[in-house]
Amino acid sequence: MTSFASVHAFEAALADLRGPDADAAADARVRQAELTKPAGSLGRLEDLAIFFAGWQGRARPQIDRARAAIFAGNHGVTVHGVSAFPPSVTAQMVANFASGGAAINALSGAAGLDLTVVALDLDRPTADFTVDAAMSEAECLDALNRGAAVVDADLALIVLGEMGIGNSTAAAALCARSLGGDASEWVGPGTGVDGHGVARKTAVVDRAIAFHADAPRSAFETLRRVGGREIAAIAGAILRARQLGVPVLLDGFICTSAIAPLAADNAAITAHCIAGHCSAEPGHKRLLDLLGLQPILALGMRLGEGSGAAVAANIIRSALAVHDRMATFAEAEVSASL
Ligand SMILES: Cc1cc2ncn([C@H]3O[C@H](COP(=O)(O)O)[C@@H](O)[C@H]3O)c2cc1C
Ligand SMILES: O=C(O)c1cccnc1
Repeated sequence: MTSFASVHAFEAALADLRGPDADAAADARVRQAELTKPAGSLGRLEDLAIFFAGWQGRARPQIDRARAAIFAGNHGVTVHGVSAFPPSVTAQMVANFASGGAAINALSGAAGLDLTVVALDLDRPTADFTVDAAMSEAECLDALNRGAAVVDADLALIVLGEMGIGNSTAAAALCARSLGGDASEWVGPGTGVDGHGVARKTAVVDRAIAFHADAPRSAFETLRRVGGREIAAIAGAILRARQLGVPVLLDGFICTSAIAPLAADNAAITAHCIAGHCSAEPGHKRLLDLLGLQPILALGMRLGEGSGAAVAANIIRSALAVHDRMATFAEAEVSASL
């Protein structure tokens, strides 16, 4: 099924976002106050349970089915030497995902997530976005729809991740074009390029921003011009998840960059999204701050693949477990106050 039949349909969906069930969230807040603990003592775990109650429309939310979806794409911008690894590693890592040997295989298993990997036309890298749009309209729309297709209505949670050599440069360009700021504020080492590499990446992002300066600033045009297939797929999955009321757990800098153009068009898009972690990639903290997202974890991870978000999914499971299983003061006959 095609979620977004046209660019117009995608834009209309982004303009018309529904919110959570405020009554269910309020009921969950009441339940938190009745559980056998001092008010607020479970901190962020309480907020997470209330968040899920709102999106599931019930005071005691559960996680039955949860999925990690990883999108892979190749990038024409790698001709400028912006990564510490060759583009061939993208397809090699997709093979590694298939045989179960990557970090996300272990981490999604540990978090009870099924794993879907979508390789997006790896033999057709995007165009070099310093001199062209990365994708045609049709290519970008296709990537958005392939992302949307992984979101099933019965998922309690979707973890999003990416694999694409060169994509930390695309992510920096997306952030700079969507949210402003100098390229140098968004560019970092990615897979581990040295200072010269970071300077090269910064120059590439500067050139890209200048090349596309006069083009429309819509989410679609920004994704199409300076994004990549896997990043557009993540954007499509985020928007489709919102249509279906499925909470999204975002991963690192690159994954989170997919929401930047959407948020520039409609800031409400972040309301069903949780930041799983704060990556060591320097632009990520800035991006999360501008989006108003507070990460669950900060473990110094800088991998991508949905890895940090998958670790954070365990925290969400813990939050829903205490919310559902604890006794109330009345049930346990514990004094609720002096
Ligand atoms: C073996 C390997 C596994 C990875 N898994 C995720 N990434 C991460 O690194 C890439 C982004 O960094 P850059 O822009 O510097 O290329 C993305 O593929 C990202 O997911 C990996 C990178 C490598 C080398
Ligand atoms: O934060 C990320 O998403 C990230 C950082 C470095 C390399 N790959 C991914």
